[in-house]
Amino acid sequence: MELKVNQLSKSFGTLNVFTQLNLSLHSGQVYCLMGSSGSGKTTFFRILLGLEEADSGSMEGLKGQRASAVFQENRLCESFTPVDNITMVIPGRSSRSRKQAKEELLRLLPEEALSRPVSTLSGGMKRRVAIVRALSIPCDMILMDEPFTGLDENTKRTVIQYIKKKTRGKLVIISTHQEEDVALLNGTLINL
Ligand SMILES: Nc1ncnc2c1ncn2[C@@H]1O[C@H](COP(=O)(O)OP(=O)(O)OP(=O)(O)O)[C@@H](O)[C@H]1O
Repeated sequence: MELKVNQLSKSFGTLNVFTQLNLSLHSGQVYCLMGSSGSGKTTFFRILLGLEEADSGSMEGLKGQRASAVFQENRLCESFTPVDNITMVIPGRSSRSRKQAKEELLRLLPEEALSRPVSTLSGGMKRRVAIVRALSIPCDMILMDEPFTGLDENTKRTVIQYIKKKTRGKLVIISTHQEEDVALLNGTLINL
């Protein structure tokens, strides 16, 4: 897919979050969205997902394309296990879905963590469940809002390898405050 953002502007009252933003984004690329706190990264994601409306400008290329997201908050079902959280988003929900959910989770989490309620997991473990969930949903575009929050350096590198493997050929936009993530993701920097 090709996503074109044309002259996009968004304000909240007197606060101009971004003005006349222009971007041309392509499948198969990872884009790293950087900008100071409050520069509008989450707002941009929300507009792409249709959760917020821009004041002016347009976007081309979204029609018929499926999106998946890691939000800034994990938005997991806390009383369910990681396996249940993933199984419920795998289309078809057959007995194979459960096995598949477990296999995916095991790439990023220890086995003992998979069958207890998400509410009992550490912050970094919950983050990894949210990432696995977003990557388990069939989609064309993946948006990740600061996905590496709460992850130590080694875990982050493992997660980045997993993201790269699972998003091949898709349009990926990841917001981050760490400049090193751009190189680790072989990403293209977008400064907001
Ligand atoms: N619904 C809203 N009403 C009023 N102001 C809002 C609303 N949503 C966001 N803002 C403001 O818009 C600005 C951009 O917020 P946003 O969350 O998009 O920034 P961000 O770049 O994602 O920040 P961070 O790096 O801290 O996550 C902020 O000043 C925020 O307070």
